[in-house]
Amino acid sequence: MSTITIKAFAEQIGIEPERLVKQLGDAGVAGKSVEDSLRDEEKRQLLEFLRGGTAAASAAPAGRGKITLKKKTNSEIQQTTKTGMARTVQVQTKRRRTFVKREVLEQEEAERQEADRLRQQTEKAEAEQQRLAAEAEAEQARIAEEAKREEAEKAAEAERVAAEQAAAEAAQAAAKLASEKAAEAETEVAKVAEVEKVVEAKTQTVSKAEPSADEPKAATEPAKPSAAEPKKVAAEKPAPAKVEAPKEQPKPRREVAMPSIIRKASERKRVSPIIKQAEPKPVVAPVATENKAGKGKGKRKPFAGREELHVAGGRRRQKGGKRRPSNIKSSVSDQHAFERPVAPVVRDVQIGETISVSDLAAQMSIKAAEVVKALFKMGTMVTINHTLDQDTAMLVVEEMGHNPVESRQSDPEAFLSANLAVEVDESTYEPRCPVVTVMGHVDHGKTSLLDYIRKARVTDGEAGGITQHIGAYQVQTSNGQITFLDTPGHEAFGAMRARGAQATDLIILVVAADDGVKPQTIEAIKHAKSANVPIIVAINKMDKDSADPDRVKQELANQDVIPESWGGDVMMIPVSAHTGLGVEELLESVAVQSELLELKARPSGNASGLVVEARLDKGRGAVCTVLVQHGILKYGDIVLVGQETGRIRAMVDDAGNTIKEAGPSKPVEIQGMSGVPAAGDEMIVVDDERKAREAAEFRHHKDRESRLARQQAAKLENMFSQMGEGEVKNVNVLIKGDVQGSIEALSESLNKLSTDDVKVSVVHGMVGAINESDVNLAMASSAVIIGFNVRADAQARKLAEQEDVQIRYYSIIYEVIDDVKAAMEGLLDPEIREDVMGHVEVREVFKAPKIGTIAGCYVTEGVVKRNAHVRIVRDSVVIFEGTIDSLRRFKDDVSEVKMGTECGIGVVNYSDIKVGDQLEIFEKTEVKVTL
Ligand SMILES: Nc1nc2c(ncn2[C@@H]2O[C@H](COP(=O)(O)OP(=O)(O)OP(=O)(O)O)[C@@H](O)[C@H]2O)c(=O)[nH]1
Repeated sequence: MSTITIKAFAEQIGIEPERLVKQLGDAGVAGKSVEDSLRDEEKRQLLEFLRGGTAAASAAPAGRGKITLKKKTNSEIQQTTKTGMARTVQVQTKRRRTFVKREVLEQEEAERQEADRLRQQTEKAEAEQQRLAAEAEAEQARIAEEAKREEAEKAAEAERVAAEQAAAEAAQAAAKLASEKAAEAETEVAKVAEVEKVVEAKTQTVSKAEPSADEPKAATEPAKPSAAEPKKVAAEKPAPAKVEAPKEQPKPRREVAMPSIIRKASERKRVSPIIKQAEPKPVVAPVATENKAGKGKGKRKPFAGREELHVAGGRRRQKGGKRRPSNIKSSVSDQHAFERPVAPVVRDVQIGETISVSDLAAQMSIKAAEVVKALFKMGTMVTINHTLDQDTAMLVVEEMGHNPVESRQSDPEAFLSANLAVEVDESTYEPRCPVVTVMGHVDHGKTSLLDYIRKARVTDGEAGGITQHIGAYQVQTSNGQITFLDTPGHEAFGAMRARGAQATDLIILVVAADDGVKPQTIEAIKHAKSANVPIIVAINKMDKDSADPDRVKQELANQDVIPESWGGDVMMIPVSAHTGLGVEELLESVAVQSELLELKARPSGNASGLVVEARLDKGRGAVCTVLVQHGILKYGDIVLVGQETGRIRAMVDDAGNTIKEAGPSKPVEIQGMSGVPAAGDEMIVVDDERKAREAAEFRHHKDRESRLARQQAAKLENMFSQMGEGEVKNVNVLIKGDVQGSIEALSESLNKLSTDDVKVSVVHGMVGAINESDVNLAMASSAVIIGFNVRADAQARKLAEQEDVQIRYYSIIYEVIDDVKAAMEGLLDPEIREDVMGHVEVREVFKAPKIGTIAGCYVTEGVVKRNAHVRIVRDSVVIFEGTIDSLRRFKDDVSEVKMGTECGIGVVNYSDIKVGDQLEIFEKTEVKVTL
């Protein structure tokens, strides 16, 4: 029986406990307090009381919690019938209203919400369950998949093992066959021996039937086990054991067992002699005979026919060139067959600054024709051998779905440095002989001195004393060998230096004792100093009475070349090229000086060197004299010389002997170049002809670019404008003028322009036309050439144009000063630029009464235009400047005359034209200089 306190019950049913006590009292359960307990019957009593209580208020606490009110209303409706009689209708309206207790509603709402919450929770739980189930399913599938894959791998492994076993079996079969054959052969031999013995026995009429029958048995017996053994092993042992089996074979048979399906032909060749050796000598012949009989051909190897079957792949490989072993199919096993790729293969294609179409195709593993086609579609027509620039190559690679990788790897220069990497280790270098250049003023005796040395040293041992002129030669002295560069000293030296090459270790400066220091002597000193090459002075013509060596020394000292005897560092040796006086001492000095220089070179490996001179020979093509500087130059080497390549087809030394090799400091003349390189160009031997060609092309390209860059840098206006950016602090000027006085005045004025920030230095100043040597010097020292009332000769003009050395012509000193000053201050604008368009030679002069003087001319260069500006140059000096008045060809007035044709030229206000005058035709344009 359950009891509950009134208070608790009141709480349960949601009314005040006091009210409940009162109600209980009303129901007959009296004397109860709030804390008293309530029994079940008391509860029932209360319930009954409440039910039987007020009819209207049926709101028992445990009931439905609602009250329904019913209401009846009676009313009458007055109506008129059809017949017109009045009628009254009684109407009763019943209304019922239900009031529901608020707590009940709230409870219901709470229940509903609870139910909703529960439902949502249930739904969530279900979803989670489903997700977990799905995951579990996926995991299961993955595991299953993995298991499947593993199974497949196992199967593949098993197949592989099976294949190997098959191969081993095949090999064993071969071994067995070989041994069978060997056995057969031996049997055969035995039979032959038997027959022979029988015959012998018969002829000797001695009854030896017994031993002759036994002997073959003995001979065949050792062979039998070798034939039977592998057979037995193959039959009895399970597959893996068979792989081991060949080890148990005797040596020759193991050699046979080894060839797998990919055995090389060379290996096969190796096998046969071993077998031949292993077998008793007489066996060979019968086997060969048997083979001949059995196969009808191939009398060579006992099992050559069978072996072919196994090495089919190897054969194909030989034929097809570089086929990878994985592509080789064998008749024994097909398990290693080619598998078609399932997705497109995207390759990384390394592209250097240039790449050939064929290389590009090779890297993408496609045919070159495909690349050509793709390029064609992109609007570029190329051939397989074409070299593409990096940008184009990148585009085409992308177009073809591969991944272009910009790389320096295929940069030909990078390749070349890799090619030369061997020479880095200088500790392996060995001493080499010095390379000497002889320089000096005209007629001071350079040739005579060299001739004396050469005759005395070289031609002595040669029949007739004929030496080949190759621009350089070696002489043997008591102090070792010396290599002389026998080129027109200044030009060659200048040209080499202008290219950054340094062939010479020493300069012998020849100064005539009777003539002293002259312009070219000074030029040579400047060259030597700027190249930092030591000088040895040979004071020549000492046999002459007028010889004055002290004067020479004094003059040299004025040029900052101080003799040792005066406390300086320059050796000065008095010599005579005629008498040979002092020549020995001179050579000794060379030896001493070169010892101080510690000249060393790499004694082996690919050669590198310099071009001393080069020319185009009608019969022999490009011929060049190179000075080997490192390594050994060999006949047949592939060389890269400047922008030319080739294979050495002929090599001769200075004595005209054909040689096969040349080491360091040796001058040789080589043939085989694709073109004529320039003096001073570097020569290197490369291993790969194609790479050499690529590098040559690359250099050509680079050269063009750097020329363009130089064009900008070497101009006076740019030089000064760069100065503003703090790049140029030195402005070098080379002056050539008509008289010494103006050169001195100009040099002095220009030197005075130097400030703390900018130094103007005159690198060279001399009287005379601007020549090639000046251009080279200007190139080497990044100088601007100023021609003061003088002009450049044709070669110099050509070289200056080629190398973009700026030549500016002036005739008034203060204009030069003004230009340089203005440029220094950054005010060099606008500039009137003169573009020379042609050169004309005056060959005849006519005087026409009405027209004036007409020069009959020949256009040697460029064109002549009517109304163009003209300068009249006589003996390299400008004598007049004006404009062209008339231009005629035969009797017609023309507007233009081209190179190689004759014409008549009249100059405005000038009639003193003479035969031999040069006319420089030019245009003036105003150029705004941007700084
Ligand atoms: N007396 C004398 N005459 C010499 C000597 N050396 C050279 N000569 C003469 O000087 C002249 C010029 O000599 P070269 O050897 O041609 O002078 P170079 O410097 O080679 O001249 P270029 O090739 O024109 O630059 C010749 O007539 C020689 O005979 C010498 O030691 N003594």
